[in-house]
Amino acid sequence: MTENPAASDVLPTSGDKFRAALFVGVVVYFCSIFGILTSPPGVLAAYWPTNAVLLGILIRRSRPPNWLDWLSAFAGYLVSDLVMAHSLSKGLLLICTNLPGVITGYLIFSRQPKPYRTLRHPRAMPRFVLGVLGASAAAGTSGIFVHPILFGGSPAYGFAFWFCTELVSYMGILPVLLTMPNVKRWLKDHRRRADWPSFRLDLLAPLLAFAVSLGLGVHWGGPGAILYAVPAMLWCALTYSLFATAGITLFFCMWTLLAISSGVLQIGAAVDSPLAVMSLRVGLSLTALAPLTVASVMVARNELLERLQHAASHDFLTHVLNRSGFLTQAGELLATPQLLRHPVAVLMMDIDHFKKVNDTYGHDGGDQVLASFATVAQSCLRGGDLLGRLGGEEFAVLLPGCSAQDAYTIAQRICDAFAAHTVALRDGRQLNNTVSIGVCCAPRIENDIAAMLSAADTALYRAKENGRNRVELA
Ligand SMILES: Nc1nc2c(ncn2[C@@H]2O[C@H](COP(=O)(O)OP(=O)(O)OP(=O)(O)O)[C@@H](O)[C@H]2O)c(=O)[nH]1
Repeated sequence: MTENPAASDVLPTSGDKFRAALFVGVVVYFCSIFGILTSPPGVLAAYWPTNAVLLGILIRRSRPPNWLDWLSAFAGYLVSDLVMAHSLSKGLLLICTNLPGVITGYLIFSRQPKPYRTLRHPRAMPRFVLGVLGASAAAGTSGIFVHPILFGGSPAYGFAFWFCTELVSYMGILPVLLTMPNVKRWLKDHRRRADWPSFRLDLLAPLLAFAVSLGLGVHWGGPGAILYAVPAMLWCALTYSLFATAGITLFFCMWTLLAISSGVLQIGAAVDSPLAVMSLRVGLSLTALAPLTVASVMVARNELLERLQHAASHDFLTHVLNRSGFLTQAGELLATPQLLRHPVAVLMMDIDHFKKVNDTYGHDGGDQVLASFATVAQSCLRGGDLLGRLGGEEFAVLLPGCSAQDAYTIAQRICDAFAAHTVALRDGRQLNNTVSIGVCCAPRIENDIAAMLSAADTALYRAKENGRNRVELA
């Protein structure tokens, strides 16, 4: 289940493995302490997060867990039981119900392709539910044997109790862990403040609606109050990321359980029998599925739209913008208020004697020259510059905030770099080419990209006439 080639290429040292196993043990220990501390006296934990957290960590790992990880998890469970004054035999029996669910869940989830595992596929949720049901059923099966020994209940009750407890925690916690962004990668992608998602007040509306509906539920009460937040959660799912939606649904499940058990939320019926508690837990878990499904479908839809938009605006051969992508993005850039009162330059570039390249090296050789030129030109540009292939062997560049002198220097740099660049064809042959460039500069941003391209084209024509492999200013 290795997804990250960079991570998988570097084999973990024994120190790495030890640290990873230690992390597993520490997390299991603290989650178990939380579960025991929040459990009603004499009864098992009302919310047992450990197994779902452990399963989430193991599924997200780039390598399968080894014996050290399992040993560390085992120690984490046992030590927390002993610290909280459970007997050794009780601790061991509880581990016998905790680990089978985690192992079963791991075996199911680790075999699924990444888009399903990370819930970024339109059909990911049914598979997720099946995985969670499998893990919960494994824990329930252990409960058939362990529950009568530990608590004297019937095997059927043991199954139902363990099954429901695991179901509610897997349904709530696992989506958060499976969809959590990689923090290091996120920070790397958003290192500059300008790259951070901009804060918009209207984006808060779904969250506010969620809070208000929870408040109304507390205010009015009654059996329907549990469901007041569902439309707001669906709105959140349509607005926020999958991870944020998973966090909101987890909060909804935990809040509702806690609010009912503490009497803050009066639903008009006593949730005091085991059957009522189990019904509530299963009902909450199933309610949380609706926003998660919407968010999962939205992610898949947005990723598909992004791919389509990229394909529609980029050139398949050179991977730079195509004509319509270049013109659209150039128009948007020129309309940016921050760029007003700044100079702008446009370059028109045409590879010299390209017909001869095709005739001598074939169309495939010509294609490789085009791709090489795009790479060379891109390497000479700054981050905010736009490069596009307008058609055939003709490329254009938009240089925002660039003076005539700088534009000429950049154009000359591209010209020299391409002349010095040797294209190695797939059949082993090598060739050198040149490019002619026309430059048009405007001291202030002019919102007419077509006029600037036309002026640069006239300069390019002159560059061709004056011997090619040169830059001419309009
Ligand atoms: N390999 C390849 N060739 C293309 C592509 N698009 C256009 N061409 C070829 O590019 C050549 C352009 O030739 P011309 O416009 O005559 O110009 P040139 O030979 O470069 O001559 P000058 O521009 O005057 O230096 C034509 O032979 C087109 O068939 C493409 O995507 N791939």
